[in-house]
Amino acid sequence: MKGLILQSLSGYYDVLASDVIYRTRARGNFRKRRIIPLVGDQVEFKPASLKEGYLLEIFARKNSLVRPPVANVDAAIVVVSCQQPAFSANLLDRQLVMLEAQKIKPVIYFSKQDLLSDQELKNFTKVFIAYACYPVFEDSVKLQEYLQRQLKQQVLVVMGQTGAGKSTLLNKFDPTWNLTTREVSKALSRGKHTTRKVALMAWKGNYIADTPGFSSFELKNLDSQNLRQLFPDFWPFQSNCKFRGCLHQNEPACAVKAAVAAKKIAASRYQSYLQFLEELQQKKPKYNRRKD
Ligand SMILES: Nc1nc2c(ncn2[C@@H]2O[C@H](COP(=O)(O)OP(=O)(O)OP(=O)(O)O)[C@@H](O)[C@H]2O)c(=O)[nH]1
Ligand SMILES: [Zn+2]
Repeated sequence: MKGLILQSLSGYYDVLASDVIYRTRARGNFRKRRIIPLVGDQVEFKPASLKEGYLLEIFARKNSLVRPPVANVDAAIVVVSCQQPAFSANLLDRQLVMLEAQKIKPVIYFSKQDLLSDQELKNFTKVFIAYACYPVFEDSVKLQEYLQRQLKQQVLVVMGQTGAGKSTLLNKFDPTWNLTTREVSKALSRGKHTTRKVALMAWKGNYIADTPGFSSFELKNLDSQNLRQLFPDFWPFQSNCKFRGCLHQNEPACAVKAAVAAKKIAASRYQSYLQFLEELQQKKPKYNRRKD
C-alpha cells in the first residue's frame, strides 16, 4: 500500500492510507542505506493486521527539514512576535532564506501586537511593508481563511522563535489540539525547547506540524553566489545590475543598491542580505576527496 507518514515515535511510524492509520516499523535495509523515514514521507508499506507493518520504500523527497524533522513541506507559517521576545529582522530573514532555499512557501504571522503601544504599532508599519513580497498576517482568523483558500492536501510547518506564540496560534486553529503554551520568561530561561513527538495534524484538508522553537538559527548548505535568489524582493531589480553576477555588495551600478536607496527594498532586508553574504563568504570551503 502507499501512504503518508503522519507520526514518528520511538521507532514506530504511523502511516495514513485511505483514511486509516497503520502502525509500521522501518526495515533493516533502510538503516543500511542510512535513510531515516521522516514524517511527511510518501511511502510504500506492507500493512499487518495484528502486529505492526513494515515500511518498504520511501519515495523521493521534495525537501526535508532538520528542525522539525519533516519531509515534503509545502508551506511554513513563520510566527514572529512583535514583542516578548522582541522582533528581530535578522532572525526572521534567516528563516525566510532557509525556506526559500528549500522551496517552501513562507506565510508570516505577526503575534502579540496587542502588547504594542499605539506609537510602537505605528513604527511597526515599516516592518510590515518590508515583507510585502510575502503574505503577511496579524489576524489569526484571516490567516486561517487564507490558508484554507490557498492550500489543499499540503504539508505545513509552524516555525518561530521560542515563545513567539506558535502553540497559541495553533490552538486557535483547533482548540481540541490543546497544545501546551508557556510563559516566555520560563521558556527562555530554560534555554532549551521542549521536545515533542513529531506529528502532522490534519487540518481542513491539510497537515500541520508544530515545531519546537529556537533562539538562534544558522544558515547551512547555502552558496553565497545563490543567496541573492533567495530574496524575492530583489528579483524585480537585479536583472538591471550592470554586472551579470552582481552580488550587490561592492559592484558599481548595482540596481539592488539603487532600489534600497530609493526605498523600494527595505534597508533592513538589504542589511540582512549583506550580513548573510559575509557569513557565507567567510565559511571555509569544503573539499571533497577525489574518488579516483
Ligand atoms: N499578549 C499576547 N500573548 C501571547 C500571544 N500569543 C502568545 N502569547 C503568549 O506568549 C507565551 C508563549 O506562547 P506559546 O504559544 O507557548 O509560544 P511557542 O512559540 O509555542 O513557544 P515554544 O513552544 O517554547 O517554542 C504564552 O504565555 C502565550 O500566552 C499574543 O498574541 N498576545
Ligand atoms: Zn547588484
